[in-house]
Amino acid sequence: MAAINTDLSKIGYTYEDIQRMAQVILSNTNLRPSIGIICGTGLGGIADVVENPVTVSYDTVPGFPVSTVKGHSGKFVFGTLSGKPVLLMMGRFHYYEGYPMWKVAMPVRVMKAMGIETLLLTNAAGGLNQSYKTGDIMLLKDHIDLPGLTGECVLIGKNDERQVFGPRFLATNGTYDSDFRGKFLRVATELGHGDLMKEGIYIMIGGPTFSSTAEARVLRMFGADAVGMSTVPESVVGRHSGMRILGVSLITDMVELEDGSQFQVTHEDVLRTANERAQLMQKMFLKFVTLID
Ligand SMILES: O=P(O)(O)O[C@@H]1C[C@H](O)[C@@H](CO)O1
Ligand SMILES: Nc1nc2[nH]cnc2c(=O)[nH]1
Repeated sequence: MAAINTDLSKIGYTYEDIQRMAQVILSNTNLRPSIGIICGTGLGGIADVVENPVTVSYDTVPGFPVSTVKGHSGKFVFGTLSGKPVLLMMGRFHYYEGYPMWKVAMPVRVMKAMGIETLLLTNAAGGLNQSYKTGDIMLLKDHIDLPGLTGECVLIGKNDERQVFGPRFLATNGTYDSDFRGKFLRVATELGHGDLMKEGIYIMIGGPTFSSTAEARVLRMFGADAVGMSTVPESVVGRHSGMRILGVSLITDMVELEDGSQFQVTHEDVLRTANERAQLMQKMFLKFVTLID
């Protein structure tokens, strides 16, 4: 077997690298899930309700990046949710960690190579739409790829049209599955939490700075309902490789649009809200996965 190139930052990944990483990960389990979940900051609690979990730490996979952000533990969890095989990524990679954009979303390629066809993405986000409240849950109906629009699209670079890669030019309208959104809303309503649910537009910023007030007003003027620092590269790569996608933002804090606010959001605020909503998110995902064909 050819040695894997561990310095992917220099050369990008190849089809063979992706396949090798997938094989290394799959060698830990006989489970072959078609549902993958990427857990956002502080949202890894879903793993607590996975039955018969098998954990694979990222650092056992040659060439795989390491998680550096609090609230992202850096491991895969295989198991079942409500009896359905799933694969969780507890820890995603962010552009602000210093990873090039292609590396941020590379795990989605690996997931596809492992057989994942349905991608459920969660994140912690700041509310820009002033009718939202901290603790609300927004389903992504669309996104704004601010880094992508300014020259840092995740698909920049070599394109290989074999199996886990897709076309050179990709349409990204309709990325978020409307049937999934309808089902998730139904689940939330049945659990008695329909009042928390929103459908809106997520805008990705590079981070790690939270937006200034003037920037936040621009993001809102662009039409975004929530702002965060992830998810879009993963959605685009998921779309590129033909996956069905659900995006769920937990509104961890409200972004002030008026000058003079004394509130300055911190990562601890984000983690606190995520922790407060952990059990509800678990319940929602337990029920939602039963509705996936
Ligand atoms: O991984 P996500 O997008 O959930 O993480 C959010 C955005 C930043 O990484 C961090 C800010 O507290 O939380
Ligand atoms: N205000 C704000 N809150 C967040 N929570 C998670 N990401 C963000 C962000 O980018 N801005």
